[in-house]
Amino acid sequence: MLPKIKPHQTDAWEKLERHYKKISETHLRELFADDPDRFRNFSISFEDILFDYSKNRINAKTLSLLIDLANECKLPEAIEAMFNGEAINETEGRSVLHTALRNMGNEPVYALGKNVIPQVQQVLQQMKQFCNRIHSGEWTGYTGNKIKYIVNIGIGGSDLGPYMVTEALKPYWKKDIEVYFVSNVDATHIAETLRKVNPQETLFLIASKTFTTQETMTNAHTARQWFLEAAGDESYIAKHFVALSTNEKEVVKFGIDKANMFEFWDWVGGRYSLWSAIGLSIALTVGYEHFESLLKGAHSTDNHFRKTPFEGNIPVIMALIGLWYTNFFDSQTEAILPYDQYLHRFAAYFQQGNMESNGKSVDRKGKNVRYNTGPVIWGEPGTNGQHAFYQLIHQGTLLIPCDFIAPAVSHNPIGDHHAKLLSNFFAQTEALMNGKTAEEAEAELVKAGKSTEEIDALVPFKVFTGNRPTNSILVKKITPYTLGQLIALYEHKIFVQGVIWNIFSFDQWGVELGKQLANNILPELQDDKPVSKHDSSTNGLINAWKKMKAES
Ligand SMILES: O=P(O)(O)OC[C@H]1O[C@](O)(CO)[C@@H](O)[C@@H]1O
Repeated sequence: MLPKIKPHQTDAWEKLERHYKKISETHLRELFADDPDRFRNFSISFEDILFDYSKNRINAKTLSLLIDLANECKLPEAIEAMFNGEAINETEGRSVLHTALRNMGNEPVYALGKNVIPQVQQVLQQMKQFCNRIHSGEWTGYTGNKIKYIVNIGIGGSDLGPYMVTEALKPYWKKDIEVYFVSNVDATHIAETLRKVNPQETLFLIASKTFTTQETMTNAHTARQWFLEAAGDESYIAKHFVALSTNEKEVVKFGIDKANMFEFWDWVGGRYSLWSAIGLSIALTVGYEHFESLLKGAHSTDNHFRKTPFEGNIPVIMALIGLWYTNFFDSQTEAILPYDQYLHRFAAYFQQGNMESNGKSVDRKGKNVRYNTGPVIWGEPGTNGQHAFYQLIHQGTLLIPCDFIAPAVSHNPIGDHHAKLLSNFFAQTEALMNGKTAEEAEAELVKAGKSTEEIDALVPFKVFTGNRPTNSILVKKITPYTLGQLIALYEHKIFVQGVIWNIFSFDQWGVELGKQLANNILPELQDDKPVSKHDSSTNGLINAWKKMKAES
């Protein structure tokens, strides 16, 4: 059980409110001027990762009060409760043990009294053997051809993680494997994918924790039909369809042999499942040994998170700083900005990670919370983002804390690309921090030979207030291991925030209503009769659609 402490009723929260009044107007320029050792004092090295959080609107006092808040909210106990497999997902009565999936030791880990490590290791073995059979060519398609195409059919946590990771690890891809991800129920997604593959050489991974998700089952049935149209014989399905799921009954009902099912368990949340059998597309694409390195990297972060005092604990500090802005500066959004094209799905992945976990407004006692919880998460790789939305981050009215992530070494060391990329990475956080004063703007205009009138007119538009907070995460190189570390850092950040906000981070009841209503509406779309049982807007839209469809 997690403690049920209202964060805004703690001593630390009250002190933070008072502290906020004192420090909120202080400019980052001043904070740096006052402390020549600020970078050293506000950065943490963890193996090949450097986390610099010095460009945040905090001082030592802020940090110590935030750590007091974490302690008052019993974060240490909550961390142990998660790692020890207590049923901290209370609304579903489940343990939360994605950490056990990457626990490379042999020590037992219990989910509601049962040691899960033997089953974890057994599925890893199954995945390893399967990868070997596919890669060696021992496993062939129905015509005897090697498998060349992997198509993962899944959505949400059964798609975003493997998709993000396979993209991030493109330099490690097996030469003769191509991977595709189909998630959207929009037929375009599966249709466009099927155009790129052939039935003889394609392996479909039907990835669904529940094996009942409408989008995934619809796409899976379409793929099955497409396959059977070519193969002709249902017995060939066994060579081309495998399931990644917790639901054996539904898997068998779909027509996939039990032997071709890679199991995981209800104590793995969908958005935390890339470490489980859901990661099979990763292992098939980059090789099992790289998948194992990914797990090892995440495990090293788990140890860091569990054992490091909060002052030097990266996910805890990330979480506390985020919370500082969300709850005291009332900022509503955070950007994740990787300066690595391979990480182009990283922000999208943590959109689900954060927003499905901490997008809650009811506390652990079922009462409405009186403070902000999870922020809106978004982002795009640098430098593309710079030419799209950074204007607002630099000069807009919103305060948007940003995480800048970059590898020190590129997988593609061509010319001076990487130096140019990193010059932008360094420059942006410097610019966001320092801004540009009216005097500086004026001096520039004078130098450019502008008249006094022009200078007066232009200066207000050329001023950057600065004082816009950023974290910088510099990773030596994006490898399977460091990527595993990085993902786990963000996972634990989400956990810490959920604990302090006194919400349940591992359920997602908020996605249910839309699903229910779509299921109600679907039968109404099967005929031409006008509908009238909804509100006027929904009726109007459905009837307009029916008319357009009839006219087309
Ligand atoms: O793996 P499943 O059961 O198909 O679920 C897919 C996704 O649907 C959700 O339940 C809701 O969107 C996510 O939490 C989950 O990742």
